[in-house]
Amino acid sequence: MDAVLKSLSVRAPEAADKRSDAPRPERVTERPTRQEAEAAVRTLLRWAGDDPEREGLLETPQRVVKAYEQIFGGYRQDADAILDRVFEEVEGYSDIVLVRDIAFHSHCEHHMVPFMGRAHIAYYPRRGVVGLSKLARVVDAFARRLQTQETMTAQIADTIDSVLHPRGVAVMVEAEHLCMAMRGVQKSGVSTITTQFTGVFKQDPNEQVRFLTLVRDRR
Ligand SMILES: Nc1nc2c(ncn2[C@@H]2O[C@H](COP(=O)(O)OP(=O)(O)OP(=O)(O)O)[C@@H](O)[C@H]2O)c(=O)[nH]1
Ligand SMILES: [Zn+2]
Repeated sequence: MDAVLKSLSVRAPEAADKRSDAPRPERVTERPTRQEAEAAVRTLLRWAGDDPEREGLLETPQRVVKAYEQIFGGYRQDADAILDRVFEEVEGYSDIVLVRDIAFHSHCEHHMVPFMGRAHIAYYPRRGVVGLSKLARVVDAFARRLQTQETMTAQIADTIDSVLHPRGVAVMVEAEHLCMAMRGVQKSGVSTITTQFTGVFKQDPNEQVRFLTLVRDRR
């Protein structure tokens, strides 16, 4: 455990950043037509050195554009709205709620190459709880956009914090970036860990330790 904590370098409250005060970037530009998007894919196929007119590639532009609708579907989602519904009948439960190992797939905004991994989310409810699946939906709403791991981590924490106003939110994301594995520096198996804390998790390093212990405890 000590080694884990050391490697994660649990931050003192004063060292924690102020991302949650920053405006949330929700930049959606005017979309090209489907035909324009498919033409762009044909251009990239030619750039890769292939022939978009050969039989195996004829329907590829349509497939790619359809796939983009799914893997970049987060731009069409309102992450705040996902957390609309709060269950208040929980007998006053107000201790930690931790949902860990939420698998996600995203794409880095630098190379548009996938990065994938797991997110762990904890919060201390103030007034009721949200459906557990909704936390996983918030992860997907941000993962299905062009991202950096840091931005995605901050956006998840910020959304839960600003919609639910809990006593604190902790988010940890662990991921492997294929842009580091299959191109460029070509290092496989490298994992990047990011964390973002608000409220009691930001103020109290013991709460960060509790969160990290629960994330790592596999008994
Ligand atoms: N901080 C951060 N960096 C990322 C993330 N995803 C990819 N990167 C990095 O983004 C950087 C882009 O660096 P550049 O020098 O502009 O681009 P590049 O020449 O393709 O860099 P190399 O990957 O080193 O070949 C690389 O170092 C990537 O590893 C991320 O989620 N967070
Ligand atoms: Zn990249």
